[in-house]
Amino acid sequence: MFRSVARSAAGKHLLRRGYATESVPDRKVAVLGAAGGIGQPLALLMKLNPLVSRLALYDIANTPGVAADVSHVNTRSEVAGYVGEDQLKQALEGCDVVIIPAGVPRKPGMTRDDLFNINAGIVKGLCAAIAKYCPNALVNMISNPVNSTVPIAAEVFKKAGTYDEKKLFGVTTLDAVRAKTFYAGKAKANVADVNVPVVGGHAGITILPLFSQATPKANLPEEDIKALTKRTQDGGTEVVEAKAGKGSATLSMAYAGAIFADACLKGLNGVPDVVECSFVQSTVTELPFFASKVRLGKNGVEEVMGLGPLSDYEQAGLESLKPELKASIEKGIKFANQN
Ligand SMILES: NC(=O)C1=CN([C@@H]2O[C@H](COP(=O)(O)OP(=O)(O)OC[C@H]3O[C@@H](n4cnc5c(N)ncnc54)[C@H](O)[C@@H]3O)[C@@H](O)[C@H]2O)C=CC1
Ligand SMILES: O=C([O-])CC(=O)C(=O)O
Repeated sequence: MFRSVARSAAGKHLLRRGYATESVPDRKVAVLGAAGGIGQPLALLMKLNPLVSRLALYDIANTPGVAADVSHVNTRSEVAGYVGEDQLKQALEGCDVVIIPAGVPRKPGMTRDDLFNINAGIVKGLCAAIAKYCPNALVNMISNPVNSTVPIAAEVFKKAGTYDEKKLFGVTTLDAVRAKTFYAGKAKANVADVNVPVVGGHAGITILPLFSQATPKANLPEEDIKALTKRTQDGGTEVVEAKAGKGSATLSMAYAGAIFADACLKGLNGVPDVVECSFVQSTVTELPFFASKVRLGKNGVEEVMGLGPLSDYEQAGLESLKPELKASIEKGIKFANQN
């Protein structure tokens, strides 16, 4: 294990910036897959987050270098790198939030489901360790296919007797990040003011942006809404093709993952009205997991919010995504119970 401590400087830093250290609780965050394309920038962004006091960077290889590098940043958290399964226990113990970007990314021509065979096993193993070493942590699942890896995690936790539906999240924040960016461009709105809920799941047509609820209102023509919807649904593929075999979204995903983890930490710390879209256990539709707006609180999910009014186009999109999403959820559940 590699550890670097910059504690005293961090305390002063917090005081200088107007944080009473007493009012910022200690929070340990682990990134599993921390040496990867997402893991590295995400580690940096979590190191920049003043709500984090301990950052555990775990991977099957290369974490000492990443941890040494990130640890030199003069912000609050201690950073420690952990390599290989022997050190997973240490990485996880005491965690408040575990972020999982471990697994293989897509290449051009692949769907997210094509990653299932490799990533399902990786996620299953990591979740078994979470159940053992930090059963109360909030889990932010980034590894694809999210529509299946979240149900796999739930089944692993159920088997271990630790499942708490309030603590398991599929990270779909990148869909909302993209929808906001693309909408701001078309609506000529200041992107910082834009909000767009994105519901459903995290693959192709299961990604359903609700532009009828976008703010600020822009009254875009139907053809623009259809083009924005398609671009949001194909956002991941756009990056996969542009990277031409060198992986999928990493930088924008690290940004999105950092936003979602920050929202989880704020919720844990009792900040009111923290709302983000996420793929969670849900009764919003007949499907057992579904992404929608979620209010975050001291125990994780405080409220899974409803869909609100949908346009006819969105209603049709909702109906057509259900069979694919249902099949992906069932595939995950079956895998977790067979293997
Ligand atoms: N939810 C979302 O919106 C998004 C999800 N993703 C997904 O995130 C995952 C990671 O993507 P990248 O970082 O680009 O891939 P990458 O290949 O660059 O990094 C993955 C890392 O996971 C590590 N890893 C593999 N097995 C592991 C294990 N058992 N324990 C810990 N670490 C392990 C690898 O050593 C590697 O460092 C992919 O499945 C990708 O599809 C990517 C973008 C967006
Ligand atoms: O498209 C991919 O494979 C990675 C991903 O989930 C995204 O960028 O939304």
